[in-house]
Amino acid sequence: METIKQVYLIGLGAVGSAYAAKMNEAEPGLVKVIVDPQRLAAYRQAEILVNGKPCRFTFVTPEQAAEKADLILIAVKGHHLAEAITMIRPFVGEETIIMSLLNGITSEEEIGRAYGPEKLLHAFVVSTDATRAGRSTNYANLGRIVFGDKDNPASPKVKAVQALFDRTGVPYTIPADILRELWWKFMLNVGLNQVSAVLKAPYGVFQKVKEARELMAMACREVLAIAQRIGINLTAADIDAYHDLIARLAPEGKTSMLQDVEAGRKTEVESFAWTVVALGEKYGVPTPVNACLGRMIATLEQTYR
Ligand SMILES: NC(=O)C1=CN([C@@H]2O[C@H](COP(=O)(O)OP(=O)(O)OC[C@H]3O[C@@H](n4cnc5c(N)ncnc54)[C@H](OP(=O)(O)O)[C@@H]3O)[C@@H](O)[C@H]2O)C=CC1
Ligand SMILES: CC(C)(CO)C(=O)C(=O)O
Repeated sequence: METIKQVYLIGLGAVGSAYAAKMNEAEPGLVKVIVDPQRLAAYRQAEILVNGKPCRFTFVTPEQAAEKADLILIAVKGHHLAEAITMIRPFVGEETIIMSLLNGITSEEEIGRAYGPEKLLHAFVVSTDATRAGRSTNYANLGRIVFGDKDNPASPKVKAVQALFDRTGVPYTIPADILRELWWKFMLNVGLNQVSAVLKAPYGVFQKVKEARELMAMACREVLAIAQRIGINLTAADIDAYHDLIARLAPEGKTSMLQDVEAGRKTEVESFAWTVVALGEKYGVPTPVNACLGRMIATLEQTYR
């Protein structure tokens, strides 16, 4: 594919709306949003704001699909991925590239099972502080999309998406080893998001309290053991380096999982603790810390008021 012209997004939340608004600011109407009929009705009535600016998105239901996408960005939460995978089907053509912006390491596998791994670029978002209340998203830092082709860092798919991001001003990085980077983010989320959700701890607690950092590292070390078992190049130094990253975050800032718990929403615990536990069973690596965190978060989800 030479130039990406038809861009579709499913998941107009904190991450999706921030990046879609950025691209549409550069090329109005570029990103169209895939929705079901209920969301179509609700979104048409709502004022959609990104950093206070009204955004006029074009919405398309799967039934209305009139063309194949050059690129589909998926930015739903983990528990809505299966539905999103079904909904994008009419937009997927021979040349379509699919990128999942979800946290965790399993979304690409699921999408690959439905549409073939050759359609995929692996991706995730880092360093964003986007938060959403209703249909209003705000961020001070948009962050960047880290993406790549796991088999060929300079593949034509990578070049096509790079050109799109260059022309629309989307910040990005293309690492040499996208799978390592994906696992690096997964290990951070497994430690930081889950411990912050259980302790109701914003980043400041991890900056100040050694025991909170130790809890986080205990959860991360189980991911590290699995990664090393399957040949992903993570090391103990990666866990130590998370502390420098957290030191730079706003002390009052909160992980997306803590925000979910505080808002009484379903969390992405399946993408974190329960994925670690399942991989631990598969590869013979003990995962008692994640088994415990998984049960604590499941309990929180069932006791929301
Ligand atoms: N927020 C953050 O800071 C970060 C988040 N991430 C990851 O990005 C992913 C998305 O997170 P985030 O943006 O925060 O989540 P949000 O909950 O803000 O957004 C998800 C959006 O998906 C929409 N959606 C769900 N199901 C469907 C469907 N069937 N059809 C169309 N739209 C659908 C929801 O619509 P509706 O609102 O109408 O229900 C919602 O707007 C997660 O995996 C998260 O872990 C990664 C880095 C940072
Ligand atoms: C890295 C971190 C913790 C903040 O962006 C995140 O990915 C999240 O909150 O889900």
